[in-house]
Amino acid sequence: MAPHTQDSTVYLTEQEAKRIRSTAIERTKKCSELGGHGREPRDEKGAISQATGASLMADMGDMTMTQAERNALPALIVGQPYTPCLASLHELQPMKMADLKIEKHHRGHQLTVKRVSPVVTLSTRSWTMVQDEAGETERLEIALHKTKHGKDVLESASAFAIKDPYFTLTEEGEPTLRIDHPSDLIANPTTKPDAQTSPSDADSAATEKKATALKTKGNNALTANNLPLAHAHYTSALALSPSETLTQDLHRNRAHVNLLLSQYPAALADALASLIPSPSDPRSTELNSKAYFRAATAAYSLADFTNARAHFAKQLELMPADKGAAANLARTDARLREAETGAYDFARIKKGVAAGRLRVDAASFDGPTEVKKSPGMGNGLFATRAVKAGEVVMVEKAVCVVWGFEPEAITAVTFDVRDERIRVAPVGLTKALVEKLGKNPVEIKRVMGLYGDWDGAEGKEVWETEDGPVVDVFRVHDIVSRNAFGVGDKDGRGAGSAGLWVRAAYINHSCIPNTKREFVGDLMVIRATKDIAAGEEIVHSYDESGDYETRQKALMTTWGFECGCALCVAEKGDDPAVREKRRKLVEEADAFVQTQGGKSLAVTKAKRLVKKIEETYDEKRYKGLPRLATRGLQEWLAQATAGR
Ligand SMILES: C[S@@+](CC[C@H](N)C(=O)[O-])C[C@H]1O[C@@H](n2cnc3c(N)ncnc32)[C@H](O)[C@@H]1O
Repeated sequence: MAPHTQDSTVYLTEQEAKRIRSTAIERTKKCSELGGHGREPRDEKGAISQATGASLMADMGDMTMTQAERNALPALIVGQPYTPCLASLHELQPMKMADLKIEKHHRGHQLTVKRVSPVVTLSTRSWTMVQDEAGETERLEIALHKTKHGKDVLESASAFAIKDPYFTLTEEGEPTLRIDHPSDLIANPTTKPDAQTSPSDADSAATEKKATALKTKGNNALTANNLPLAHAHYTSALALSPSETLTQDLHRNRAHVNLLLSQYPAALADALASLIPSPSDPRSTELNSKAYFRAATAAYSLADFTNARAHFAKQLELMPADKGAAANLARTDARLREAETGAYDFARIKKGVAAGRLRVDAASFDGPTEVKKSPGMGNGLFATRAVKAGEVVMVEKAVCVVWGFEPEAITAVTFDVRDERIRVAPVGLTKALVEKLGKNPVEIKRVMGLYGDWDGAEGKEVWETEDGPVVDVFRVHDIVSRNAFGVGDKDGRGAGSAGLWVRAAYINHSCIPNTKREFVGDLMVIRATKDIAAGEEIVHSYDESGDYETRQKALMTTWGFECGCALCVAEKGDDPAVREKRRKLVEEADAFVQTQGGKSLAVTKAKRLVKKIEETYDEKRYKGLPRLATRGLQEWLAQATAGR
């Protein structure tokens, strides 16, 4: 991830880095030594009291922590990817805990367990003790993706089915069942009712009564704001296949709950399934207008403004006096205009951002761009027509963004076992994105199309099973690492804010860019900084450091490539002594910029410094290339002399 400012720079002590590295290496070694060994049975009482004690300690932990401990970043070991289970639960063979083998993915199997201890909630994982039907007890851990709808998944239920159980070791070397992919754990698994039986009249009446009772329970749960429970009741009622009217009511209610849970495709499908087909039905006007409103809101949230418009228009047709529907239609038209023409009311958007509405109400504009192969760089974004300097090339709303001030903004130190590098990663963004994709499977394919080091299940593109969406968290982690951007902490966003913009992620880096990225809330605006010819690749700078070594190091560590642009070639050819002299002058220049106001004496000194830095560049080799090291001073000079 490219930091927007220096705010995500984290300095690890040599000792901390060593500890993280050796923990990871030790664990990998132990896993391979014990790999394939059978599981040692646990003492039930001891296991439960271990979890109870740890849970108490974790709860008290925050109170007893020192400031340094509180500020310390959590450490995560990454880089041992495996695919999530791609089968539905009913296709998997039941297994017992007694048959678990260490460091093994028990593919094709499922393990049914119940929770028998409190849950230990830590910043990047949570764990508990579970028991299978034979009464065997084992530790169950969820790494990072431990919450759903704001609740700890392990705490949200007492019974679970684990798909393709993975039995491994914790970082401390303790055996554990481990869940990395949220879709590998099913809370409160249910057996589906047999759809083949044709009910008698008496059965139908009983079914209707049962479904009505479940609907009431769902409504009560909704009133109590227990959305997952309301959803579960409506779903159970629908599974009974009650009368047409009741089915429509249940879909309409569940559409509302799905909207509140941000499950937009499901909300859209439910809203449309709730429509009463006959206009002569006296309830149809009011209820269908409600259904169209829900369908339109879901489509709008999915940025499907064409469908949103159609549904708001239907709502207005049924209720012509509804001012809200008219306003929503106008709002949707504004989004369609933005997407079509790129004409944004930035003053309105900036006003909203200043008032704290950082996730802005705006559409994305692809502009005159197309994704194409870029030799040596994978894919890239190209101009489909000539673009003038200063023109907006494209605008994109983030598929997911986490602001630094939000509790979700977890930054962690990761140790990647593939290249043994330590990085600082926006794991909060990965977590939020996995949760968002889990609710909106239509987005999964678009995000998974991005470049990452791990491309998952050998080309098998399974995004959904009968149990719900499947999101490969390792792919998301790698995609975030190579495609997310830091946003900086302006507008009260908080340090460590980061997001993912899917189309803009196709833009490659150049140290001599032709565009610049700006952020307005969660909108990324790509503006041309020079004229761009039709067919030319659009490039921006992932790292703007003027110093060659600093820039190359950042590009290699974060993005995994060595830049071969003309400027880097020229800088690489510099005598190291000249580079060092330039670096020292830049330090002097930075200190100068920090301490000076716009005084005229300072302007003379700044100009002298610019000249000195320019002298470190070889005229011939740098012909036509920018002198990045002078940039800070040039910007200062431009401000200091503005209006003179
Ligand atoms: C944000 S993605 C850019 C789009 C990417 N090329 C793709 O195929 O989707 C960043 C990745 O693109 C590649 N990349 C970007 N700029 C590059 C450059 N100047 N030279 C070599 N590789 C580059 C690197 O693999 C980097 O990790």
